[in-house]
Amino acid sequence: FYKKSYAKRKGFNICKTLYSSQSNSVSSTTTQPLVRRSANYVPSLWSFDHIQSLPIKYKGNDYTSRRDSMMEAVKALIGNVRKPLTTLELIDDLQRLGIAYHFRYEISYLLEKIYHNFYHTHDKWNSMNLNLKALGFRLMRQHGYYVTEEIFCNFKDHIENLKPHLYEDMICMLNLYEASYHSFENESILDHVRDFTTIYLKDNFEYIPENLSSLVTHALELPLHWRVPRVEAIWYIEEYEKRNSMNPTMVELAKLDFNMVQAIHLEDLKHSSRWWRDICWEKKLSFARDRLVENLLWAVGINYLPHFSEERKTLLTVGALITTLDDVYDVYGTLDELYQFTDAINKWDINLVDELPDYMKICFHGFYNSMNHISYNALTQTGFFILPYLKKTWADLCNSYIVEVRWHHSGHTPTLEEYLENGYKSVGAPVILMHLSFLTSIGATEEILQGIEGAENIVRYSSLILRLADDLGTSSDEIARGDNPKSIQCYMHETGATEEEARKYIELLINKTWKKLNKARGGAKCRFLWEFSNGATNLARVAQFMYSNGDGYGRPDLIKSQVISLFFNPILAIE
Ligand SMILES: CC(C)=CCC/C(C)=C/COP(=O)(O)OP(=O)(O)O
Ligand SMILES: [Mg+2]
Repeated sequence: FYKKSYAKRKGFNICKTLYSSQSNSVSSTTTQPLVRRSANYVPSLWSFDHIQSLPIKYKGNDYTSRRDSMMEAVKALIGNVRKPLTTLELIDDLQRLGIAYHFRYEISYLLEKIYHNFYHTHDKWNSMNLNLKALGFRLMRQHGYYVTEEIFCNFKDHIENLKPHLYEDMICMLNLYEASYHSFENESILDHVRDFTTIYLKDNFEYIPENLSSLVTHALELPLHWRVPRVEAIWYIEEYEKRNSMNPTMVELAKLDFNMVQAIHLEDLKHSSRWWRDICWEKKLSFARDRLVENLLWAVGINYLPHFSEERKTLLTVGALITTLDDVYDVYGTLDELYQFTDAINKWDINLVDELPDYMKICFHGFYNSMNHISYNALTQTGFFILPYLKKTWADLCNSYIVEVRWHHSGHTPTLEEYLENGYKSVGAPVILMHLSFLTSIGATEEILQGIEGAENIVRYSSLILRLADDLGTSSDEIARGDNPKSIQCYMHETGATEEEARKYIELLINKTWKKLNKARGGAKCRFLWEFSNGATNLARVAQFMYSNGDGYGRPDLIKSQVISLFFNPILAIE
């Protein structure tokens, strides 16, 4: 597999150097100049000095006590709601405002009660209106309760009399639409619900009450289930505030909490940016993407909660390492170097990089030290020796990279299936998720290990969505710089489809994969799997966000305004 003769057999012009000690683009000992590729990635938009100079305001006891008193007021509000629909609407608002985590126990208690009173069996279905069914269905599935799609079996009978100009009727339509995205494969009633509501909302848009139009536009652009919670909170706080029925305390709490949590994210970033400066890759491996701030978006997207700060920093490190390795393999490394590097990773042997160019030694050492550091911290804090798991997942990643390198050098275009079987690994998500599985709040080793086994499908589907979304967003740039074929090209090559048809097909696959992920999440019965699957689902959501308008990761200007509002600008000055 790693035979050096491979490239020669294939007749490719690989590096014939004896590995000069320089990592320059032209080696002094080659018989011919070694021209390395460049992806011409733009430099980071955010310098070290700039990041370190950003002010952190929303920190300290004054803000904490103000937040505590508002939380008490909201708890009282939650305690006073009686009707199931009002209760579910309140829970939905708290979630979208990003503050539900403060009321976890209250919300769990209420959902449990409502589930058993209304959704558990058929008995109450006749007494429930369609809106209550739709909103409850979404929230129940989101929280791991199983509600059958049969609850919507005669949904068409109920919607015949709905009027597009009535607020209540269109909220019902919107809730039905959002519910349909929690479907599993082969749930045909939900497929009908989705098709019907999508067409209905689009066709009747001009008649919809004005105060609903932005909510409907937002939903049609992307369903709530596919949105990154933290990004959604920014949008929803503004939206909710405009509503006549809004609760001022909830608005104020959401804003203050957003700013206080943002301050924690900024501290995470400052810390990681010192790590990034110290590892020196920005200078020593300058061909690779420097995307620390955009990495924060992956990490915050996966879990934005304050208590996850240490873990987020680990994810930031992991994301930066994956990104650099990806560029070593995709862009800069020669075939021989990459085989040796992969061998060193598989054998976890630092001696095996002795002969490699400096850039690879630096890369390997930096990576190796980081893994030992992460493993050491886990060992001292939880008593669990995670290095064997980390070794395995990183070796799997590098082995998947080398498969792509081989395809690239041999000019092989795989079938879509062959490509994706490797591509869901080469996108790096299984590595992120392996690290994440050791970063949940579960302290019991046994529970984690059992959970990891049960999480296989969750990892697979979340990673696949990341791969497919990445390919949809990045393939134009990749083709232009001569990268190997990705999903779109593989499908075109295999079926003779046009690029447009191939893109449609990949979108369809994303849809299907979401349904599989929903099902796999639904089976997440233990605490570990539940917590883990939320992070894994968020990873898929960040991917769709990151690549929605092109390669937001490769071209960070595409997501610059969102980065600023997520991490640098407080929502508004609350004095
Ligand atoms: C989940 C995280 C944090 C991933 C890190 C970002 C990353 C390597 C994206 C893929 O880059 P790419 O578009 O160049 O990927 P590929 O070369 O595999 O297509
Ligand atoms: Mg790449």
